Amino acid sequence: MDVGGPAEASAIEAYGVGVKYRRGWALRDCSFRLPAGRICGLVGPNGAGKTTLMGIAANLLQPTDGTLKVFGAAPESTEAGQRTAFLAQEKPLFRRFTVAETLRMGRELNPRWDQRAAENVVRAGNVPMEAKIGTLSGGQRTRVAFALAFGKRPDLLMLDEPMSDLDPLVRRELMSTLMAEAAEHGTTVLMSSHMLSELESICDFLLVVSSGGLRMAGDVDELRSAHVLLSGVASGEGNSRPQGPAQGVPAELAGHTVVECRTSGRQVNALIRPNGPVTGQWQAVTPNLEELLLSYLRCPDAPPLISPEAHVPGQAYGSGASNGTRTVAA
Ligand SMILES: Nc1ncnc2c1ncn2[C@@H]1O[C@H](COP(=O)(O)OP(=O)(O)OP(=O)(O)O)[C@@H](O)[C@H]1O
Repeated sequence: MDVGGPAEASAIEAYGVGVKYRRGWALRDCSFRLPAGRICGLVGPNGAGKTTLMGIAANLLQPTDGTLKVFGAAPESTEAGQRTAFLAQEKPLFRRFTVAETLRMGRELNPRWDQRAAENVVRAGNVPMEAKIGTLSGGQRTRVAFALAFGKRPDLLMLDEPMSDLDPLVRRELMSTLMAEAAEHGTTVLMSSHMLSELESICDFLLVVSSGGLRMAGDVDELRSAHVLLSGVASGEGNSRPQGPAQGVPAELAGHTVVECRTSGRQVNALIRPNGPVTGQWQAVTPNLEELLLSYLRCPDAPPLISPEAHVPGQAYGSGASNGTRTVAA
């Protein structure tokens, strides 16, 4: 069931989603919305819960708490299954099948199968159709797995660190195929990646997770422009809070949400979310995506920022205005 027109529809809605493994919680209380048609980067340190989150949407595991919907439907429904493709890190393929047999299997399993799209991906890499999967290189196998995912013609394509074994040229070529396909068909893409600089040119939406919690979510431009990167010399009038984790934050920045503050003597470099005009002699710029992400990854205790576009109804989203500042001495 689709909700509303394409602009308003949600590809994913998560309500208080939590997953507990035997070792503990891998995801905790995640509530967000990914609007349909967006290219979303899913970012977080190793073990943050990215694969777990995609696994729920792909119906590979059930949440312990909360619910998640894919285009308004439960992930286990036939409809959600047909509209979703998931390219996992390990890319399970039958080693004894040929490439052609692998694509034939895709065609038989998927009513929306697009043979031409799948074959184009394989042919662009000169992978022989009659070659057995077990004889292909790791990168060639990744290409076949991509072909299967594209051939399924999904409305939601989830990619879990999909390109780590590809050479830079192939990576670039497959990424541009992905972008062209997504633009032509309005596909929503959710892609986990540690390649922060690459995400800048691809993504228009962002989900950041850390230690199982959602740290940031929303439109990339909106999130970037909610922050200011400051550098300058502190006035030396003392710290806003002499004790605790905010120690070292200059007095001028009191009242703003300080995501990260690096000090070296009186030289200060800080990423803040301004809550009004910033006083003091600062060089101020809007951070690029990589700078923004690096600050949040370095400072997982920074107050979360979930933009209204990423809100789901009935969930509380704090303003995150002034608590949880963190200082890192350079
Ligand atoms: N099947 C499992 N059984 C027990 N614990 C698990 C299982 N799968 C994941 N975990 C744990 O859940 C947490 C989140 O793992 P997950 O694979 O979702 O992280 P990730 O963000 O995808 O990490 P990476 O960037 O390293 O791929 C980790 O602490 C991991 O050890």
